[in-house]
Amino acid sequence: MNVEKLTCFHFRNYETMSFSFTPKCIHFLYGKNAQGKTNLIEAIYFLSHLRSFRTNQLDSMIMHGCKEFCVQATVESNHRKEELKVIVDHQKKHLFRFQNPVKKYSDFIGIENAILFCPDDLSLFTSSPKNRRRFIDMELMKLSKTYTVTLSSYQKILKQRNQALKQSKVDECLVQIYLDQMIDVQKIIMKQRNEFLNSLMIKARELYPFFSNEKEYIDAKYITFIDLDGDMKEAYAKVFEKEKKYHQTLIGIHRDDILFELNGKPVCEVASQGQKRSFVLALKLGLAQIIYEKSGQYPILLLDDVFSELDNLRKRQLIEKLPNDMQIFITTTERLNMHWNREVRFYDIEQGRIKEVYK
Ligand SMILES: Nc1ncnc2c1ncn2[C@@H]1O[C@H](COP(=O)(O)OP(=O)(O)OP(=O)(O)O)[C@@H](O)[C@H]1O
Repeated sequence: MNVEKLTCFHFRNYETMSFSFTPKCIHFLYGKNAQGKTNLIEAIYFLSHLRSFRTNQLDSMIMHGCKEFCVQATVESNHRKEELKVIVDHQKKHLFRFQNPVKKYSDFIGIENAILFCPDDLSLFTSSPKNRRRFIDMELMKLSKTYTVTLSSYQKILKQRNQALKQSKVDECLVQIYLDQMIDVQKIIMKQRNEFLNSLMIKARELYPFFSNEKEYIDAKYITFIDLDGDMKEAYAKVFEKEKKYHQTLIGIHRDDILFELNGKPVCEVASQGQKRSFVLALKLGLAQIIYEKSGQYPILLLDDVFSELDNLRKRQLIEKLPNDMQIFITTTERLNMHWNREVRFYDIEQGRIKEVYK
């Protein structure tokens, strides 16, 4: 998959920008601090996920003093062109495919499939379970439309059940009906999350040694309070009094977590920054392999500020590990004077403007 052309209008510090990129090529986006390198990557990411990796506030992406932004791309996917456009105004997203409005997010997310690695990703191990669930959910949503639909129906039922638990006199019968519905949906989601995590870890374990000099074993476990093969109703019966007291559903896939381990110990407790980076890189590239096997094409890879902490040997090792068919964008503040054994292009980014630099 490749972004062939990207257009930004009033997006962050890009007033109007339209630029064509080369398929299957590494694009080095060079610039001093605060010039718009990450903003450009954010625009590509936004078209893929319909959210930013930096903020939950849609408004903060609108250029200061403006009322809306637009991000548009021509994407090549399995030799077919896609025209994608998102306009954001008044906290709302308007989606278009070939200029036709798209109503459902599930019909848009993942058409342009991008994977990001950024320094903040290291917090995957230390941040809240919500972020780890989101990591899995976002990727599954891009891979499977059914997952998106199932997850959103779970969220709808969960909302209704919580609403029922909030009443001064709880209608236990109604709460039970919602629970029965939740259990069925939950089984499907848990199964898909588990399968996805297992296949991701198989790939990540193969890749990890390329980024780490040590012989280490990485693993990930899906943590849930519910036994998928056991009696789910019994698990809920045990916490029902507590649920009435706290007016909310206390167990379920909305509370599950993933425990990442290094040599059998939680990553958050034992891993160095370098080990965490190697782990995340292995996860992200493992993900790219899974996407390739499922769709026959690699996703677009966005590497934000990855190079700053790597020596030249590691930089080379990382680049050599990246599939030749993959279109890649790498932000950097240093001009790289190295020989690469594949097609690379260099761009200068300055105050929201981009220009290609010919060597
Ligand atoms: N909504 C906005 N409107 C206008 N400018 C914005 C907006 N949001 C951010 N900016 C500007 O964008 C610039 C930051 O761009 P970006 O985060 O892409 O930097 P960068 O080139 O990646 O820098 P670094 O190397 O420091 O990470 C800053 O100058 C910031 O003030």
